[in-house]
Amino acid sequence: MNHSGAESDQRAAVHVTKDKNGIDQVLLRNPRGASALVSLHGGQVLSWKTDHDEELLFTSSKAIFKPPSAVRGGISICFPQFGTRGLLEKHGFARNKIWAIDENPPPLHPNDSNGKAFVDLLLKPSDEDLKNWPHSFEFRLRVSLAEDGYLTMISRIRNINCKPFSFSFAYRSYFSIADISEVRIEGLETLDYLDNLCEKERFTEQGDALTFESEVDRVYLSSSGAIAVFDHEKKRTFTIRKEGLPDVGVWNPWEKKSKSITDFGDEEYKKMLCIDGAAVEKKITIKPGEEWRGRLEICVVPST
Ligand SMILES: O=P(O)(O)OC[C@H]1O[C@@H](O)[C@H](O)[C@@H](O)[C@@H]1O
Repeated sequence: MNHSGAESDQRAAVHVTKDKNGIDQVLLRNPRGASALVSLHGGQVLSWKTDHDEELLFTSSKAIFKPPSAVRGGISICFPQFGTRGLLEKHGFARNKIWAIDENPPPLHPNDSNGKAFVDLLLKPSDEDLKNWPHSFEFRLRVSLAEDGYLTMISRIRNINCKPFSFSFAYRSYFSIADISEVRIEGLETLDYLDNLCEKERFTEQGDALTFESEVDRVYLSSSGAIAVFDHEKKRTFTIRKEGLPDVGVWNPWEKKSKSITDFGDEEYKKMLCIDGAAVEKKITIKPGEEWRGRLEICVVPST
């Protein structure tokens, strides 16, 4: 198979199956038994599990697995728009589309393949998409699972138009947490952020670490280092590293907003936190023939 790999280690595995709506899903498994499940619906990562079968991503018990709506949870692709910052549907159309397995992707660096179980997906705009957003592109997504359980997503977006186009982007990532009131994020302190709850007004983060006691809907700007999510109750810490993605979306709907989201349980806000590697404030512009790349790497380590 060219489209998916388990290179340099025969025990890493990639299996394609169908979900109950007939949509292909790709199961990546590393030699130690960690796994990730990628759906062609939205190119979305639906599950990421440790070698102890512990789920690391949140998916709502009310999630709808039928296109065109994106599944509430996992890691989805917001492209070519983030949120309502534009005329397209919220968070753009990519997350609602059926992607294809990319049989023959342009090569990536050997480090992005060796020892990893991975799959390459491809999205091209339909005629309908081109009516709403008249820019021809090829969007290649690689999702890979390393031997140490790291999950990596690499997006390559190529302009195959005859004029430049601009877009925003995010990996909307729903982390599974024990209790939103108890988690702490480090890596965002002192950064400016745009607050969606205050008409996108700009503020500066003052605290040493970010904690949660009410609805949060922000985009932190120009973060260069890693971001860590400490979950003491689950005794684990997520570390998020990114390239080509200056911004970080942080979202939790809290109690009141949760009740207005049909595919989300009233109490589920306690168990999830979205931290999105993103490019939002300054749109990415690519010229004809040019390619943009955005990389997200997430790892989880036990903590005390
Ligand atoms: O329900 P969606 O489309 O997945 O979006 C979830 C939330 O995502 C946030 O980023 C938006 O600022 C919110 O307005 C939105 O409610």
